[in-house]
Amino acid sequence: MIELQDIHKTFKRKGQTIEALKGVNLRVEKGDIYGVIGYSGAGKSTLIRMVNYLEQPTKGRVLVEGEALDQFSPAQLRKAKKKIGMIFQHFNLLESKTVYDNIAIPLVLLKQDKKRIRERVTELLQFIGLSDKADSYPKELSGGQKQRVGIARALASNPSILLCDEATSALDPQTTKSILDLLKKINEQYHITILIITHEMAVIQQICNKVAVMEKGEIIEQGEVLEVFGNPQHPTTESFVRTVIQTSVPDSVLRTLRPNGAGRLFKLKFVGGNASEPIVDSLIRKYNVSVNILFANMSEIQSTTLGTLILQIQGEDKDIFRAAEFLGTRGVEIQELRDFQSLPKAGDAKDEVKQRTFKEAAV
Ligand SMILES: Nc1ncnc2c1ncn2[C@@H]1O[C@H](COP(=O)(O)OP(=O)(O)OP(=O)(O)O)[C@@H](O)[C@H]1O
Repeated sequence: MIELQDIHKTFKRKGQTIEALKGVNLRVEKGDIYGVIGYSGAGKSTLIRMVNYLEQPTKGRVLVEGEALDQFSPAQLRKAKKKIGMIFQHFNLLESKTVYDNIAIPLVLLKQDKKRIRERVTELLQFIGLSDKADSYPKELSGGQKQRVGIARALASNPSILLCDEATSALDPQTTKSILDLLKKINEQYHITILIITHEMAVIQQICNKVAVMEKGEIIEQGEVLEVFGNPQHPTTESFVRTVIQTSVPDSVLRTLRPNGAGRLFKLKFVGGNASEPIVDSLIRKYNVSVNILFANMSEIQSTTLGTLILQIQGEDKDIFRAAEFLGTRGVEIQELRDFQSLPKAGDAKDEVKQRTFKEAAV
């Protein structure tokens, strides 16, 4: 659907060369809501602007629906761009035009007749829930309403792709949620593929099925959202994940712990169905161990539960390891933490853990 192949982009400014993109490869499939996240200056805007050719790559290729944009004549490019709508952080509405006229702009440019324009704009106003604002001007609207108008304008020419450039960054959390819900509806109802750039992991968590993490012009990690959130590989990805999922033990809990050398510490990670199984209960009943839950957190991503649990298991080592082995058979990812000091704390780059073959230890 959208393919970026080895994209490089260099800007020259005041005798300086800025490498905004350094060999980016990205593949967005039809129906994806693909999120690209990164800190300021990572190259996100430059990347998204490549897709509708607002920027051209210094090197590399952009393919949209299998066709390379650099092979197109200007007329073909104009036609290809019709398939791509875009929304912006600051909405980019024309202040001197009404809501109705703003939404109609792409259709007027396509020289559609007035009746067709009226039908389409009326339909879109209904879809975004602003039928009563048709004659209002942008300055009379809230930020969320302005973004709804921006979305309707982007959808006017029936695109198959919607690009979102920090579309919710200027909005409060509640309005952000309603705009993200609207984007999800657009994806599901109109089968529009969505590419979002953002610096907020909550946006990715709420609606994306895939994510790429950018840093200094490169994609440092990418994949299914559930996979990346559940098992981040790069420290930058991990710090983004930690903005929405708490996998660390709060200081208030750490302060109350009384390390006495008894028992062992384990960090458990659950994904999906096994999150609802009463495994701690089974553990106590099946094995001769006692269990102290030090920390628990559940998050929902892509309608799937992702859980983190830190347990102190006490008993004889052989029973503890049998219990740990049992957890492994329940589809729970389990790691032994060396001691209380190595409990993951907020700000740690990576949990310091000791891997163990529980099967061997349990014998
Ligand atoms: N037109 C331009 N001329 C010169 N340098 C540019 C231009 N556009 C972007 N850059 C530089 O390229 C790098 C990447 O910028 P880009 O805007 O793509 O990052 P970003 O991740 O979108 O950041 P932000 O979230 O702050 O917008 C930055 O160093 C930026 O200064």
